[in-house]
Amino acid sequence: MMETSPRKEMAADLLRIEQLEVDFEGFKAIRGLDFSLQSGELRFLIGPNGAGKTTLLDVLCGKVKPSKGKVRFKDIDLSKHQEHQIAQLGVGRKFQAPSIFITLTVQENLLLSMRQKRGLLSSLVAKTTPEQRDKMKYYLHMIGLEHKAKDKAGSLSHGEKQWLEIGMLLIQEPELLLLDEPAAGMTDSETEKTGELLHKISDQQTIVVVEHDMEFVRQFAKTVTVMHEGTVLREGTMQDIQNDDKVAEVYLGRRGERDA
Ligand SMILES: Nc1ncnc2c1ncn2[C@@H]1O[C@H](COP(=O)(O)OP(=O)(O)OP(=O)(O)O)[C@@H](O)[C@H]1O
Repeated sequence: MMETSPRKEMAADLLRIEQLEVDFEGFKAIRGLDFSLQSGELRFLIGPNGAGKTTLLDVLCGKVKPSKGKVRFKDIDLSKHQEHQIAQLGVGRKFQAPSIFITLTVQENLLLSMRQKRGLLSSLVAKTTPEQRDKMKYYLHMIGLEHKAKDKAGSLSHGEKQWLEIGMLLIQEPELLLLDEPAAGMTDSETEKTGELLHKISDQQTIVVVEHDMEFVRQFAKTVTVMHEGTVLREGTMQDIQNDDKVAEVYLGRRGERDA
């Protein structure tokens, strides 16, 4: 076994889930799941269809309430909070359905997201402070859309729209970012850029990515958690996971990945 450094041992978990259970009218989508994350991690969550990955993200953002177990984010019990409160506590979730305003520019979309507490109109007409301008520039650069700042969001490619959405989440500066298949439907070069973006983000924020594209996971994952039937089957580096027979049996093998 690898020795953990003293610094790592001392680092408190950003997220700690113990014996989580989610019950959908008698069907346990999550059963006895333990999971923890430290600040600054980029964690990929994989597993066969129905393993409970989306349900886990739903619990983390407060969309689904657990029937049992503990969910602690920075030592706050998330099960006692509503979805909007959890967002304010610093958990940002990107859903697959787009939530950008296509008739507004890239910049305006970011601005709206930054000034979320105001109404739509007052957000757009309010004067931008130098700090806000700097923040906007910073995130525009991060998502690689500086040159499209004044373009209508509706004119962006699929990949660019996804990055804009990620930017809209980032500009709210959540501590934990939850992404569901961020590279789905992207071209190869967009997929590559998305992987690089995830690494850039993880310099400052903690990210959990649910992903089906194994090539993407192989290329960009640091630590992978494999879920199966509502619980964690294995956790480790992609290499550990790829060499694990049980994982191959329930997941990789099923898709013929090992023979590829
Ligand atoms: N609202 C619900 N009511 C009843 N069953 C549900 C509900 N949501 C999810 N399930 C079931 O819970 C199980 C876990 O679903 P979940 O979507 O979390 O899996 P997943 O790992 O994200 O799968 P996929 O990779 O296919 O997206 C599945 O069997 C699913 O049918």
